[in-house]
Order: sequence, then C-alpha cells, then structure tokens
Amino acid sequence: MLCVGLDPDVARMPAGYGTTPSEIERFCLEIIKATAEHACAFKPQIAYFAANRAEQALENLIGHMHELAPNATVILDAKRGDIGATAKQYAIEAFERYRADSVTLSPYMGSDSVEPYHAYPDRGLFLLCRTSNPGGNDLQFLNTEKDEPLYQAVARMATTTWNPHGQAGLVVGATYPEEIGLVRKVAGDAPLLVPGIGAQGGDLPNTVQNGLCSKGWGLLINSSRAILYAGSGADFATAAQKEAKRTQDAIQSAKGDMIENSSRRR
Ligand SMILES: O=c1ccn([C@@H]2O[C@H](COP(=O)(O)O)[C@@H](O)[C@H]2O)c(=O)[nH]1
Repeated sequence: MLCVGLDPDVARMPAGYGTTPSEIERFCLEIIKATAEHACAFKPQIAYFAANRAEQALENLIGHMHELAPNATVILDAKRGDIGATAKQYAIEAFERYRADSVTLSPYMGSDSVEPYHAYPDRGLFLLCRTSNPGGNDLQFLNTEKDEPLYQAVARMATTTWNPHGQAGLVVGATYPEEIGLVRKVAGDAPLLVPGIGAQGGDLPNTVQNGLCSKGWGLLINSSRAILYAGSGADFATAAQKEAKRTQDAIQSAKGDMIENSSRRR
C-alpha cells in the first residue's frame, strides 16, 4: 500500500546531480528503480516538473514507471479543477499526454468539472477531501445544509452521484486519522490516497487502522520527501530504498496489528 511520491526539489538534489530537466529525470529514475519493489503506486507531483521546464522529463519518467513497475499505478498529482471545456483538456493532458493511470482533482467547481474525466472510465480520479495541511480546516469543516462538514459531503458526492463508472477515490491526509475513519464510513470501499506520513508527521498506525476498506486494503499511503531525500550523498538511492522498505514494513505491521486486534475482539 506504499505510494512513492516524486517531488524533485532542485534545492535538494543529491551530490553529483545538477538542476536541469535531464538531471531531474536521472535522479527520479534512480529513485523509481530503487523503490519499485516496495511501491504499489508512484505519485509524481506535476508542479516540481513544470516549475523547472521538465514536463518532457515527467513524460519520460511515467513511461519508465510503466515499464519498470508494470503493476504499480501512476497517479499524476495535478489537483486540477475547472469548467468542463477546460477540464476536458486537463483530462487529455493527464491520460493521453502523460499516460497516468489516475489524476488528483479539486472538487470545488462541482460535478461538471469532473464529468470530462468520465470519458476515461478505466482511469482513476482522486478528489481532494480532507487534505493533510492545517489550512484544510478553513473550508473543509464548514457545515453544509445537510448538517455534515463539507469534506464528508465531498466524500459522499464524489463516490456516488459524481461517480457513474466507479472510478473515484479520495485524498485524505494521514495527519487527520480520525477523519480517515469517518471518510471510510461514507465512501464504502473507494480507494483513499493518503499523503502526510514521513515529512508531515502523519500517524501511520491509525491511518491504517481507520482507513482499510472491507476487503483489507483500499489505501495508497504516500511518502515523498522522506524517501526522496533519505540520503543526500552518492548513496541516495540506497537510502531511498531502505526508507521505502521501512515504510512498507511499517504499513504491513500496522495492518497485521489491526487484524490481530480485531480477531482478538471476536
Ligand atoms: O492533502 C494533501 C494533498 C496532496 N499532498 C501532496 O502529497 C505530497 C506529500 O509530500 P511529503 O513530502 O510526503 O510530505 C506532496 O506532493 C503534496 O503536494 C499533500 O501533502 N497533502
């Protein structure tokens, strides 16, 4: 259930790496190779590539992800949201240009802003629901007319009426594990993309405990900086591999503890 995030920050490139698009690509490729055996997903964050004129590097890297880790799903973290005509172009960008398996979306503009993505029913959509950042509280906790907080209304709509092909998941931060449980209740078995462990200090055991679906999975737990920058020297790829394995083991052990506790309770 580990998702390796690719957020190549040019201020943090390891020894021996420059900051050009081809160096960004070389760095990320080493991370992909080093972590592929531990990852069920990769999540490149588009801003780190676009900010450095490295969109072609991102295209190439997604190709490498598909080749080197054919069973891993590729989530383009772009957080798009716009009127239908523009959303159609964003869908082409994510699924045809970049060949991502899924894309992250902002739900703020409503159902017609999500509709163009339904033309790709075999791809996934992760809608921002309860985000990992402190400012997420500003809007996500506003009460709706149904007397539920906005993030729960998003969870409900995104996985039902806005989801004719069953392709929707939700983004819920590991920094708020209690809300992961509340979202899970509303969203059934929909996949949850969970950023916030590692550098943001989220709570892994409670994320797993509250977030597993009825089939015992349903979580893509993302770690970006903690893996990418586990080392800064020439051995950065080995350090990334170790951190990915450590995180994968921690996820497995949290899952094991949960299963043991629930069978003890029976
Ligand atoms: O609520 C959210 C939604 C997206 N993100 C993204 O996930 C990664 C987290 O990086 P770390 O280095 O593991 O903290 C990053 O790409 C964010 O843009 C999020 O953190 N929270």
